[in-house]
Amino acid sequence: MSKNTLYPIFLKAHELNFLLVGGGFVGTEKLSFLLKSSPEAQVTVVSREFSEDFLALAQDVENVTLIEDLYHEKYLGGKHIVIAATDDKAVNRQIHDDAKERFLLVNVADTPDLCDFYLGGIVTKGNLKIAISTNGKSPTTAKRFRQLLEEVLPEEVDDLLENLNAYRDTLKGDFEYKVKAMNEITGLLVEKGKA
Ligand SMILES: C[C@@]1(CC(=O)O)c2cc3[nH]c(cc4nc(cc5[nH]c(cc(n2)[C@H]1CCC(=O)O)[C@@](C)(CC(=O)O)[C@@H]5CCC(=O)O)C(CC(=O)O)=C4CCC(=O)O)c(CCC(=O)O)c3CC(=O)O
Ligand SMILES: NC(=O)C1=CN([C@@H]2O[C@H](COP(=O)(O)OP(=O)(O)OC[C@H]3O[C@@H](n4cnc5c(N)ncnc54)[C@H](O)[C@@H]3O)[C@@H](O)[C@H]2O)C=CC1
Repeated sequence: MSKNTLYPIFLKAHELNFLLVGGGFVGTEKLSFLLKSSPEAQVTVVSREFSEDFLALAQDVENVTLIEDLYHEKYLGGKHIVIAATDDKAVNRQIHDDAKERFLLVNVADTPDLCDFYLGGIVTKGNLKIAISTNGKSPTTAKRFRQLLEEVLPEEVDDLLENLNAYRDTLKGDFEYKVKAMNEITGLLVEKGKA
């Protein structure tokens, strides 16, 4: 069994500049999940041509800029994160190499070995966000777990978070005291036999 050493982080996508190359089937899938979680993500998309589905998703989104062109390294300027989703392996590799040269984080959708990070299945319930990865082994399983959790997690988990946040704000005392109080009140969540 291969080791799972991935480290998930939660990006403020609206404060980062993304470059997506490829406005076809996979580009549509990647952008739709990015926008589902982060509707204000700043994304520039460069593609030789855009599919109808892609245009339907992206052309009216203010924070998404479409550029009809072949990939060129100049498009990496000012970007933090790059996603390569063309159907040309050589172009995808070029994007990867150019991005690495600039120390940018890069995802090559069709080649896990060339990814600095994977996009995951994402569940959002208000302030709660859960990201799911299968270490690249089975994206469809990540999707299934996402669907399962979307169904079983009640919308009320967000009320719980809001209430706990309000309680936290009422706590007087030093840091140590607050940690203790928050641990006590949330302890019920993990106590066996209690829901
Ligand atoms: C490594 C990774 C890199 C990356 O793209 O980041 C990657 C790679 C590949 N995906 C492929 C195919 C499919 N991907 C999906 C779906 C999703 N793929 C996503 C992520 C990832 N996909 C990363 C790993 C995530 C992890 O660690 O688990 C999700 C979770 C997130 C997202 O896309 O935003 C999103 C579900 C979101 C949701 O529903 O919530 C479906 C299912 C469907 O669409 O119904 C299929 C078709 C079925 C199949 O082939 O399995 C192929 C084969 C291509 C080929 O054969 O040509 C490769 C390449 C390879 O594995 O070699
Ligand atoms: N990670 C994933 O979730 C999946 C990955 N794939 C893989 O992803 C790749 C892309 O497949 P699709 O999106 O289905 O192809 P597609 O043909 O629908 O889209 C490719 C897009 O790339 C653009 N393009 C091609 N060369 C370009 C260049 N030099 N500069 C700018 N844009 C360029 C095309 O205009 C087109 O819009 C395939 O290699 C496929 O195996 C496929 C399914 C799922």
